[in-house]
Amino acid sequence: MLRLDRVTKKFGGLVAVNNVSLELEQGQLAGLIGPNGAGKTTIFNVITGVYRADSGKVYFMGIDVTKKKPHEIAALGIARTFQNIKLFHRMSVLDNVRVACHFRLKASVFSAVLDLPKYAREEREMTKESLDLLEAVGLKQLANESAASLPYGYQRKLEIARALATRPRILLLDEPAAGMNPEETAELMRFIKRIRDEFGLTILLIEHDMKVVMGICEKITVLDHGCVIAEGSPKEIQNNPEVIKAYLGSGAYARS
Ligand SMILES: Nc1ncnc2c1ncn2[C@@H]1O[C@H](COP(=O)(O)OP(=O)(O)OP(=O)(O)O)[C@@H](O)[C@H]1O
Repeated sequence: MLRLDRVTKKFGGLVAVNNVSLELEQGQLAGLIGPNGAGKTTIFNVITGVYRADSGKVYFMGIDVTKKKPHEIAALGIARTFQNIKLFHRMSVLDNVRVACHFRLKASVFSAVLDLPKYAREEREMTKESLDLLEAVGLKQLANESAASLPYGYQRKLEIARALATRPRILLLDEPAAGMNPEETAELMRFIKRIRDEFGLTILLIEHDMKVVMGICEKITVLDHGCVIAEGSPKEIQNNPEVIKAYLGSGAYARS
């Protein structure tokens, strides 16, 4: 589904992502973890075309997307959420999702201005689809509230609903559990699994909350200083000395 082949991304003298190779199978729920500054978000930015890799390739369903622009990559079927939630705060919950549906609108600006039947029909369809998505994430009854008025956990779900409105094949989630309490986190874990199954998604998530990562990810890739230092099942990762060292420092060896 997704393949990174020896991707490197530098910022001046800093090698943020160093020769990283990564593969995601269709339907997989995978995790990308590592200490702060390891290069995780930079990898998301390279996959989504926000940054261009200095070397290496990114393939999505066999297509080389390394040099494609963010909107082209989104149109192919890769959607994401952000570490700091990025919603249109003053718009309603419903409009936040409708905006993302518009991304697929076929009618021209001309027909929108003249309110031609084709445009009106597409608008109605998109409103229905947006409401269906809100129902799927449990926010339908809040459709007319402003996005800013939602509790934090709901804002995260709204961001995911908006990503789903682009009808992605792959969903990249950047720290979905950040700022959530344990109850919200437990619900989020069930939610992520459910949308993976319901929407037939492949999911890659960055997460610092180990309970989330170990609880739902089938495969985990660990980065440290831009390099992949381990890859495997949650169990393999938990017991990997390189991973323990990266998280706890080299003193962890002496103590363990
Ligand atoms: N636009 C940029 N310009 C310069 N340096 C950057 C830029 N983006 C990221 N970096 C640097 O690249 C390195 C990797 O950053 P990145 O945000 O990918 O790490 P991360 O693993 O996502 O960290 P965190 O868990 O703290 O979010 C860091 O040293 C960071 O300061």
